[in-house]
Amino acid sequence: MRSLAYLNKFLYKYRWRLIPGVLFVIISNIFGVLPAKVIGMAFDLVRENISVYQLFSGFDRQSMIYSIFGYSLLLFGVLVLVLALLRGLFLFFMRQTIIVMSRHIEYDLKNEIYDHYQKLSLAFYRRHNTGDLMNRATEDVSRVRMYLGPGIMYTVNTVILFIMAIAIMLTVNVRLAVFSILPLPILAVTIYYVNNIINFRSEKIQQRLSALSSFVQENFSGIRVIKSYVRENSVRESFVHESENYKTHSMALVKVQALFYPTMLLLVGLSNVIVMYVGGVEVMKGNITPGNIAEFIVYLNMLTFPVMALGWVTSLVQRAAASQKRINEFLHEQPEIESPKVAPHVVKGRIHFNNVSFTYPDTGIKALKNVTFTAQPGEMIAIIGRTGSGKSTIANLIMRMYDCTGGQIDIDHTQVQQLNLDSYRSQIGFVPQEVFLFSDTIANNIAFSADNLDMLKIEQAARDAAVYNNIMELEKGFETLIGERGVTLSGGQKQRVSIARAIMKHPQILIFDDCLSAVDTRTEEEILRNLGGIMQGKTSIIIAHRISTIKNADKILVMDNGEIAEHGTHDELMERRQIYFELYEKQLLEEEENA
Ligand SMILES: Nc1ncnc2c1ncn2[C@@H]1O[C@H](COP(=O)(O)OP(=O)(O)OP(=O)(O)O)[C@@H](O)[C@H]1O
Repeated sequence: MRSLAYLNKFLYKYRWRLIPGVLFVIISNIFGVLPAKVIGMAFDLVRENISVYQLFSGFDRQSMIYSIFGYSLLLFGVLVLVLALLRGLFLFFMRQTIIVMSRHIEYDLKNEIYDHYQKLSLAFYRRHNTGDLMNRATEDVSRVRMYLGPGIMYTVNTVILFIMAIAIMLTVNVRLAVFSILPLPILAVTIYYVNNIINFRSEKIQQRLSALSSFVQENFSGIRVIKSYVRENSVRESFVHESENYKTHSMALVKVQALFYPTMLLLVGLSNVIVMYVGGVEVMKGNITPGNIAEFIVYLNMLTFPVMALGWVTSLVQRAAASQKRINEFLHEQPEIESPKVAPHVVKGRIHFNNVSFTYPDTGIKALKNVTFTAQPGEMIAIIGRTGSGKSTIANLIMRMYDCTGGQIDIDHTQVQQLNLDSYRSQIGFVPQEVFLFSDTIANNIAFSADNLDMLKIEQAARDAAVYNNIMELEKGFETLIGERGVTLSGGQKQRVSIARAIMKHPQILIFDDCLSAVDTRTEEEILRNLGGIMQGKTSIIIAHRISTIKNADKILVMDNGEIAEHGTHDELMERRQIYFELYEKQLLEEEENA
């Protein structure tokens, strides 16, 4: 429950909606309680008038009494109607203040979570899956809103109505009041427990539904693999199994719900019977009038819904507290990588790794061991090596996605941790190993780092990345929409759009993480030639598997098991006749075999 205290700052922020909201609840309840009194009086009036009417049986006056009686009943009716209308009006105001407040807080909270997510480091995103992140910002926030809106509204409403109705009931007749209120706690407790069962089962259904949607999503994404391995039938069977699971859970919920409502009605009906019986006895004793029974029945039915709401609100608050706890877990998470508050620095491009070691925080994998090298502005440094040898890790450390666990990384003689991070990263063009394109136009994807579209620059970047002609062949050219994973583009085209995106920034440091793997050697040469021009005086780090990609680099680092096993130019490394030479020979052989 303590986790909900986090929301108090929002309640304070929107206090000028909350306070009038509570006032409207009070006023609407006054108009809610008054009709019961009027109905009670009307009831007694009918009873008395019937006796008077019978007294004048056979006299002319009887019809006069009849019309006076009818007229006063009509007045009572109109009064009840007016009170109901006034109540409705204030209920409207109550919702307009409290529920609207909850929507404002929901909006603020979502923005706060999203803002915080953006600040968190890459390691955080490795630890938590996207579904979980999304759930906390959507589903959990919705549950919290239920506490802030209906939760607060119904609680205030119930408390005020109870105080008013019970006070009036006690003044009329204590015995009848006690008997009518007696079944209500049973009703509240039953609803609380049944609600918990319903919530538990609903959550199970939700889980099954997520499993079902993930299953469908994955299978449609991988439809090519399913079809080529002729696994349609087996996938369909798995789908049937998942659906069956979902159905079973849904049935279990329906069963509880089917029992729930009739039980509630039974309990409410029982309360009415008790009031009528005990009330009847009291009338016979002369303690109350029959009008009082009618009045009590109205009170009782008025209290039934708030009592039911009480049980519902209790479990709703519990769920909100659990959700807020999950939200707080993420909101209290501190970003591992934080930028010092220093002025932006214009990067010249010198990168110096001094005895750098790095262990991944969650897996404990030692990805780099005592790595030392220097890249001067204007140089092209190539990194080659077996898979898992630590190449991408070097790129991650240059980008300061992680901080090294040993040694030091300097950029232009300043420790990377002391640079203004936003300014530093904005001067790096990074092309990741796994291409990611947004579901947007090609132009917007290339111009991702810019705030506005400059078509000339976009076209030039596409030309430099050797993808211009491919784009122009498409019907809508740069305006072609591409899906999340660029469905209309080939793997090589996607890689080149991703390269254009990095070039478009005119970066001081360019990092290619194995992003030419799906590009043919001729196109690769063209891109590298273009880069030679663009990156003059700037630093390029090219990670690759093919020697053809890197043989013209100023310096080549050969990585092996997290260490630099060899370094030098292509010619120097060939002369050494060690790992690089072996790799070269092997690739030459493969090329000859493929030719
Ligand atoms: N985010 C991560 N969390 C934990 N361990 C990681 C992470 N990324 C990489 N590793 C591990 O660190 C080691 C080095 O990985 P890295 O990605 O740097 O290799 P690589 O040389 O780029 O490989 P490849 O050529 O296959 O891309 C590997 O053992 C890998 O399993």
